[in-house]
Amino acid sequence: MTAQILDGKATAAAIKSELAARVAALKEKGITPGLGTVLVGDDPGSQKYVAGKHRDCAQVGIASIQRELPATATQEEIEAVVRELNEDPACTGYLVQLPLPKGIDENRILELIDPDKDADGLHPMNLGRLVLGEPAPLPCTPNGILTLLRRHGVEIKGAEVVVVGRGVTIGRPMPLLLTRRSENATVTQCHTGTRDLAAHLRRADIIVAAAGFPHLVRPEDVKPGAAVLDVGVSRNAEGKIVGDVHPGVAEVAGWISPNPGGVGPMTRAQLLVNVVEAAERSAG
Ligand SMILES: Nc1nc(=O)c2c([nH]1)NC[C@@H]1CN(c3ccc(C(=O)N[C@@H](CCC(=O)O)C(=O)O)cc3)C=[N+]21
Repeated sequence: MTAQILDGKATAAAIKSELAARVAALKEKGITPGLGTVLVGDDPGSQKYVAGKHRDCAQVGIASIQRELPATATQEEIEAVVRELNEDPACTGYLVQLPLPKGIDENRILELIDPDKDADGLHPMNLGRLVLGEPAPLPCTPNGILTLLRRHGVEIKGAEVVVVGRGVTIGRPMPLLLTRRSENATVTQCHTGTRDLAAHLRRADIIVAAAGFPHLVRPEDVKPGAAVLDVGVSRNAEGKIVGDVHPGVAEVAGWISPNPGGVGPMTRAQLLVNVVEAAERSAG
């Protein structure tokens, strides 16, 4: 068997063209959505990701607001930029690119973001709203994964889903989305304390591999026909992306998300969705 591709690049392109129409409608009402990014330091990976987000914005007609600080920026200096974006009416949503330099209290910065402008959907208020079942911007990667599955017709309702990882951006919120009544999946969350990962993986209809451990999910541990989402981003000695899923899984799985070209572009598309929805809410 050779798995069908969960094509994140093409799906993200379709979402962006839908968003372009919504942005045009907002502009007719005199509202231009604007995405802000706060980039601290000069990590080439972070610079590349942020540049990609602004390229996406240009494609759909969202304005870009870019704030850059040196790696030596203090807690107070970063907080001042966050306060400024909270006040800036041109900025309808923004994010602070993670990770922040050592010595910076990341959580304190994230909590300072106006929850109504939280493009990542990771503000404690919005994670709380998600738990309570109230409308909120959704975490981009988990929501991107759901959208990718839905648009390829992969059944989520009733599925046994194994999420590997418990990081704040993906592993922790992913089960919150999957267990909503609208999704109705059954979720097992695995992590470094899991005794027998393979035993859990073998039962899964859907695997979300977000551990950041190269080739953690191996072909012999995947149920034939399962959908496998490769979220991990590690880099080998040549700087090439190495995912959490072993390439041999493509011979066993029914669906697989390539990496790159799978979950990454979907994350960026959902970020734009959050910005447009925030602007639509402010339009009333
Ligand atoms: N506040 C915050 N929000 C984030 O959403 C956030 C962050 N900080 N810090 C870093 C991670 C990483 N991340 C990616 C998004 C898209 C791709 C992406 O589009 N990747 C391309 C390939 C890019 C390449 O070749 O390097 C792909 O998968 O096809 C990758 C990684 C968002 N993050």
